Amino acid sequence: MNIKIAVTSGEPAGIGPDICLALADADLSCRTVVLGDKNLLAERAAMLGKNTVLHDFCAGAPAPAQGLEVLHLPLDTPCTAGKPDPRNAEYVLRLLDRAHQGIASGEFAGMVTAPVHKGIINEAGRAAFFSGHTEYLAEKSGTEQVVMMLAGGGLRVALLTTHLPLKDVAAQITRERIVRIARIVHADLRDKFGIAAPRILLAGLNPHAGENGHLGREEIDEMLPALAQLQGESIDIRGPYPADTLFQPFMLDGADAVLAAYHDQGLPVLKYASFGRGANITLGLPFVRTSVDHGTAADLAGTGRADAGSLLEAVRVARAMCGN
Ligand SMILES: NC(=O)C1=CN([C@@H]2O[C@H](COP(=O)(O)OP(=O)(O)OC[C@H]3O[C@@H](n4cnc5c(N)ncnc54)[C@H](O)[C@@H]3O)[C@@H](O)[C@H]2O)C=CC1
Ligand SMILES: NCC(=O)COP(=O)(O)O
Repeated sequence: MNIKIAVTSGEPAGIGPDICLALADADLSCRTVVLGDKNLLAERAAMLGKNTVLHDFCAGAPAPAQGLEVLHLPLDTPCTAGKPDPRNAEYVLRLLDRAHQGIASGEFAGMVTAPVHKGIINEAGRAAFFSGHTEYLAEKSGTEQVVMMLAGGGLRVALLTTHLPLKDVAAQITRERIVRIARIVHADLRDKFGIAAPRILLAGLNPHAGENGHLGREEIDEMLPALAQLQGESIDIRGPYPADTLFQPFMLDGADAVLAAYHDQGLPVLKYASFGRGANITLGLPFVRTSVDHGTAADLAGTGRADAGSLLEAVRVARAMCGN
């Protein structure tokens, strides 16, 4: 119970507050502290017919025997379940900033994030484009390169590129980027997941991994030289494999992670295998951050139909990573 994890409750009009309430009933072998508006959580508990006791978090005090610890940060404007409001975008970011600050000061060992609505945060007119927690926390912590990896259903899928338009993906598949990202995946699988000699499989970008250059040259010009360089560093990475057959048990046997070229090449497979039970992990950060495998699901906020399974899994993974 010594490991203390900050859980940001995310978009207030989405299912973040609902699933955070489920932490009160879960045995996760760590202390979870929910960051969010305490009145919002109380209101959402009432909507769900839960009588969860909410305690104000006090860093120096022992964890309460029951209920949910809340680090209260007030909403900027009242919230209606199911109706995200850009006027609460700064609140959403404050939750992340406070969790990050708590990690920097040693108050928390790591953070788990409930989903945010990227569109709403951008609509609120932040000066810089907000493309996700992954990129926001990288910038906040001054980390040049991070990697998004989702894990679930016995599969780990890391991504070479994350939140960018599909038309811009190919230009990002460079030898340098593949080397940088594969090194991070290798190091974090070894150090944070305790896998002594991780094996990584690289998916091709093009159909049939480029068909010997007839369907695209990224495999030949960028991927093969990157693999040779990485193998020269004793990193066990193989490929590039055609993505359409890579996610088969006979291909995945003995592999620890797949490195997919882009978001919708890797994540649909992962989500098909384990939606609602997987976790999203940011590799390469100087601290532990995990998240859910789903979005804000505003349609379900306050209905009692949101499944908290992925949040609980994200906490379990964060706890294990903090332990490592
Ligand atoms: N970690 C994060 O902050 C993430 C945020 N998002 C954001 O979420 C917003 C909505 O994205 P969508 O593509 O609509 O995906 P979504 O995951 O919110 O919803 C897709 C479908 O799955 C259902 N669903 C999602 N989570 C569920 C749960 N826990 N239990 C039961 N059903 C669930 C929803 O009701 C909906 O029918 C977007 O703005 C996106 O950027 C998306 C993924 C991750
Ligand atoms: N599809 C995963 C996703 O959108 C999560 O992004 P992030 O907010 O964790 O960066």
